[in-house]
Amino acid sequence: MQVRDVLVSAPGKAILHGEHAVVHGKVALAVSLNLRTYLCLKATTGGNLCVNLPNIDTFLSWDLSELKHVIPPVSGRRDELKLLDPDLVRRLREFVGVTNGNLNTSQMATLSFLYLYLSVFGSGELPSLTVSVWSELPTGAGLGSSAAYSVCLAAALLCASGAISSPLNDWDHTARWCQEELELINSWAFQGEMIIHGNPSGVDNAVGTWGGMLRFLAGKIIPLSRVPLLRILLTNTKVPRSTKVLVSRVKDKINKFPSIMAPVLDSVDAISCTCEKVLSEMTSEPITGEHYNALEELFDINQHHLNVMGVGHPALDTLCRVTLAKGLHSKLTGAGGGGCGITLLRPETSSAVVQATVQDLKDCGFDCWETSIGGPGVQQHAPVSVKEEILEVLNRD
Ligand SMILES: Nc1ncnc2c1ncn2[C@@H]1O[C@H](COP(=O)(O)OP(=O)(O)OP(=O)(O)O)[C@@H](O)[C@H]1O
Ligand SMILES: C[C@@](O)(CCO)CC(=O)[O-]
Ligand SMILES: [Mg+2]
Repeated sequence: MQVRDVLVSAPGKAILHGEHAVVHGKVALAVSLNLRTYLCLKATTGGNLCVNLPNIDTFLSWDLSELKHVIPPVSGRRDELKLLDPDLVRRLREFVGVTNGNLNTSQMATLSFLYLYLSVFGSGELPSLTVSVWSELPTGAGLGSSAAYSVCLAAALLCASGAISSPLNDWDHTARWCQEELELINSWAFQGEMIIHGNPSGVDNAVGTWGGMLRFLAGKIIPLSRVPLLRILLTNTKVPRSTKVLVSRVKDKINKFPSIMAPVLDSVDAISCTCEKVLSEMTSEPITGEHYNALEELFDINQHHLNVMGVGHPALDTLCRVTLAKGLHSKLTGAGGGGCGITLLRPETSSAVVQATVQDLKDCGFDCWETSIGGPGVQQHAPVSVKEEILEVLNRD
């Protein structure tokens, strides 16, 4: 079976408020970053499936005749994408050599890739192809790298199979899919996230798919079109952590102390709603210092709640302390337990203050950069629209 070559990208994300609480049915506010994951899918003729994941040092190849035996006998095209096919997951775990325990970085990425590949192509002839992925995002640091990866996989595999169109024409350098196709990409990306996260809310893959700022509640996605331009400083504490482990840690705490944790989750929900209200006011009336004071206080309160949930880390405490010494307010973003934090910069925050803060954070051993937010969701690219150094990595054998 011959498939079309595809080049796609999807953005990472920062969660302003609602991480973890969103897994338990509360509101989250999330925004895309201008840091992206790129995926290049190429049809080949060798009868192999190859995957190159240089960010995580994973380069694998399988014979298609071997892979065919992994497909469950009663596997067909599945329309219900809220649950994984347990039989396919079990067979794949055996195939990649994990029978129990938590998957490592490489196994998670491999399993989600093979799961999506076999789900998309399993009911027909398996195509010979090579998939290469390169990301500007740090892996496993709270910026939605798993979701950007899953969204790229879903878009590229569905597009290569012909299940969705190829929106790129001869005169555009980038193109986006229509709403219905984006919904399909998002639901397949959610399957990839389920393999990596265990029990994802779906907020990260929604941002990777649609981009911009979103309000997310129990699978319902509302794009926020009128939002002020926020200046955000991103800090990576470089403390490794796993979203899957942290999500299950919070769940255990909720099960152990339901009456204590329920009000905390309700309060985070109220923080997200209050933040949304403040952001909306900032677009409909003149922005004042009071708006920023409120946004900063919401960061502080939420950071305390996240510590109560057990997803803080001494490195994140250091981030909050060092930035507060410069009058700036921070919180963790994503799953916590290390990884990244966000610091709100006020319009009047001078570049001298930003530079001094960045230096102090670097002195703590952290990576730190001012970033713009609101990057577009998943896109198809013509090669000319992708930076040469990225293309070079994607095309390396
Ligand atoms: N560029 C990439 N190439 C291959 N696999 C990746 C890539 N980026 C992420 N992954 C997969 O996603 C996993 C990290 O997912 P995880 O959910 O723990 O972190 P995150 O998505 O960066 O943070 P968060 O979920 O808190 O936003 C990695 O272990 C790997 O399996
Ligand atoms: C921790 C979490 O809320 C956000 C991870 O970016 C998990 C999820 O929503 O799936
Ligand atoms: Mg993730």
